[in-house]
Amino acid sequence: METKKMFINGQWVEAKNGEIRDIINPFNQEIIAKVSEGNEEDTKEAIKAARTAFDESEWAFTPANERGLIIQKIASLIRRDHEELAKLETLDTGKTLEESRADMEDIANVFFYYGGLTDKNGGEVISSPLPHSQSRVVREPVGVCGQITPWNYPLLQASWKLAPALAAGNTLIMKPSEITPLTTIKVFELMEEAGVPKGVVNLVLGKGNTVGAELSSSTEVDLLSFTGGIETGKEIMRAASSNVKNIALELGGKNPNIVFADADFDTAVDQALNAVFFHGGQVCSAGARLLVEESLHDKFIEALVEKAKRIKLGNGFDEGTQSGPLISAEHREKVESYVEIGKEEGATLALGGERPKAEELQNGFFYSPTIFIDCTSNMRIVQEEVFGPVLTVEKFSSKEEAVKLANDTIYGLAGAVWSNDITKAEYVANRLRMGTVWINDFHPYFAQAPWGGYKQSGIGRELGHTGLEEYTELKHIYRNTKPEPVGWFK
Ligand SMILES: NC(=O)c1ccc[n+]([C@@H]2O[C@H](COP(=O)([O-])OP(=O)(O)OC[C@H]3O[C@@H](n4cnc5c(N)ncnc54)[C@H](O)[C@@H]3O)[C@@H](O)[C@H]2O)c1
Ligand SMILES: C[N+](C)(C)CC=O
Repeated sequence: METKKMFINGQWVEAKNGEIRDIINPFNQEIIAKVSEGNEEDTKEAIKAARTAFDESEWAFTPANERGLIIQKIASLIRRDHEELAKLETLDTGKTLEESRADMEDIANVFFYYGGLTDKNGGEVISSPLPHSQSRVVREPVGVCGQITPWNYPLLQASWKLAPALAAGNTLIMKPSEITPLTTIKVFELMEEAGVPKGVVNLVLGKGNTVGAELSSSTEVDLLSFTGGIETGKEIMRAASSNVKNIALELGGKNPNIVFADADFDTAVDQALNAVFFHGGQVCSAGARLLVEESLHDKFIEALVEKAKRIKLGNGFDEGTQSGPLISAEHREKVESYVEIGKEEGATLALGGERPKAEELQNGFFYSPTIFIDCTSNMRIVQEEVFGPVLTVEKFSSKEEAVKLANDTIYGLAGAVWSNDITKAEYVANRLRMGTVWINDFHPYFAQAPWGGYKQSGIGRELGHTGLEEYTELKHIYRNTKPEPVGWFK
């Protein structure tokens, strides 16, 4: 099996220390690839390449529409290789092929969107209050960007960083999750094919505490954009203080899904399932915290449990599989430990709470859909991100109580409200302290709208025009059109 390499300064290179990592299929634990495992030395070299490309090449001054054409070429190449990329993502993450195909469509759309936005970000003319002057604000690239991504949506999260960083004229070093690097490696091949100049995009593979830590602490990196867990985010903030670098953080969530008794019953049940169990609950915005109006509670839970029992776990490549395995043995143990915590805290198991017994699932990291009822807001199982197929259910009896419970969290990524009374739904939506609120829906996100979190779910916004602005610095340029002595110091 040929070892996949890193991309530094326009060259495909092995790790300096020759280390190699096996990449594992979480469905059956087979080795699907071998990749170079870089460390701090490789990262320093990549940072130097990105620094030189930013400071000494013309990339940042390339006409914006030309950069836009390159980004749109990348989008077209992603569309061309859509099926290959989707299969790689399913092999690497275990998610269903249908999900991976949808991800690849979204990813191509992100590149098309930012390719189109590139030359529409020129800045503004200011009405100067001073005579004989011209005043303008321009948006310039931040410089060298470090980008660190997680394993749950490997290429999707990478695309939200790569496309806007290039659009704004930055150079970058990307570090994907060490356990799911395959689609990111492939997209670096496509960026090379699309003609991105040497040194502008660099890929270093390896662990968080080596490659990631070097990117976060380096004084040669101007911006660090991170998607991942809250504790890693805090560590990155500390490391980024080395040179007061710009940071963008997309962290976790414990997202409330609020169902009123007047919601459309069948739709709300179906979508509550999808909200939490899609991709085995390994979604930052998973609706892992269900809040149901008291009068509806028992009927809703009965229907939910019935449907959740029938979720078909299996190989992401098989027709009919609705959910794949969890990403790793270690992650499944974390989920299991949370289920034990829930039981100890007094929550009642209405479904699951164990590994599935089917013979064909025994080599994968599967965990059964799990539902806890009788939950209260002070429980750790309700407050902390499990990042697996575990739902907690609480009751409420008024819209005010629903809002209070939903906001009782350190997180603020996303939430949803279900009701046919639009005034009530709007009341709730306007009071949720979250970056995204869905009314009578769950999960939609797209390139045109910002994504990110309130509170400890992060700093900044990806996607939309704000996602591009994150990769720019603002500069005010003031010109005196009739310079003459001030005469202050006679
Ligand atoms: N807000 C969002 O849009 C969003 C999207 C996807 C995932 N997430 C979050 O990501 C988390 C799951 O992903 P994960 O388990 O890969 O997260 P993680 O924090 O363990 O790892 C994320 C990335 O950070 C790297 N890393 C680890 N330690 C580091 C360090 N000390 N310095 C620098 N980098 C380091 C990892 O190698 C990986 O590439 C969940 O909390 C989920 O909610 C958030
Ligand atoms: C942001 N999203 C929903 C695509 C992935 C979160 O894990």
